Amino acid sequence: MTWRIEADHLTRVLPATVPVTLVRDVSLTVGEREFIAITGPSGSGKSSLLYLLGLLDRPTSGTLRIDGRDTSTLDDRALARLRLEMLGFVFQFHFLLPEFTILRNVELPMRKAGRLSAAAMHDRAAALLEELGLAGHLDKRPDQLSGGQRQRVAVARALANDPHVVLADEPTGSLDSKNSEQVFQILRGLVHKGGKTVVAVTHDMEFAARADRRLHLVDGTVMSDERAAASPA
Ligand SMILES: Nc1ncnc2c1ncn2[C@@H]1O[C@H](COP(=O)(O)OP(=O)(O)OP(=O)(O)O)[C@@H](O)[C@H]1O
Repeated sequence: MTWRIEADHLTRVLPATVPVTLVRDVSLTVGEREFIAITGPSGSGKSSLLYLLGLLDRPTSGTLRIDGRDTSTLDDRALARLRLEMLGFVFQFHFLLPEFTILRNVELPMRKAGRLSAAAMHDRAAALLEELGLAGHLDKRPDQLSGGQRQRVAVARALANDPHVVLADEPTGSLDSKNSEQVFQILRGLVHKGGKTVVAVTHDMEFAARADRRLHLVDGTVMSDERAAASPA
């Protein structure tokens, strides 16, 4: 199945006495198998744009289409369903639930989607965690893991419902260079081996330089949108 996310003149203004424009007139298309880094100075609207693309926020004006469907016509419930089925999220701070084992944390999005039996959810969560090198840790709680391990759990959780797109906000922002490299390679593998699309907001220039496409934002606007000449396999 092919899909596309199309942003057409997206603008997001925060209403206030002096309104703040977070995202200004952004038009772009995100397609299959893309590895995109969103860069830009602090406060340039990177996270705000990611939240719009991830259906976590709604634009003030402009349209966001997914598979040709205008998302402004969807109510919150339909948006939540689309998000659950199509998108996975990884944040700088993992937001794992501290009281649950990592296995349970990865099962949670599957429970929400309500498609699989308990046994199938367990097996899928275990398989994802094993693929990410966490086989021996399934019954541990997040605070028993290192920062790099926790971020890999967050990636496993993002993949739980087999999304088309993984949206990541500073996925390596709280990691040392070794763990950053590992998370980068995992995200790149999701695209080049797994056929997914990854859109990552990053301040990490080494990360951005090795993405296949770079969107550079300034003051909420896309200043440049460049693609690498050839994507390494
Ligand atoms: N809830 C809010 N209230 C007021 N201002 C906000 C709010 N959320 C974001 N902003 C402002 O909107 C602008 C864009 O924020 P955003 O977080 O999208 O930028 P960013 O490029 O991701 O920044 P950073 O790299 O520092 O994370 C910033 O100037 C920020 O201060």
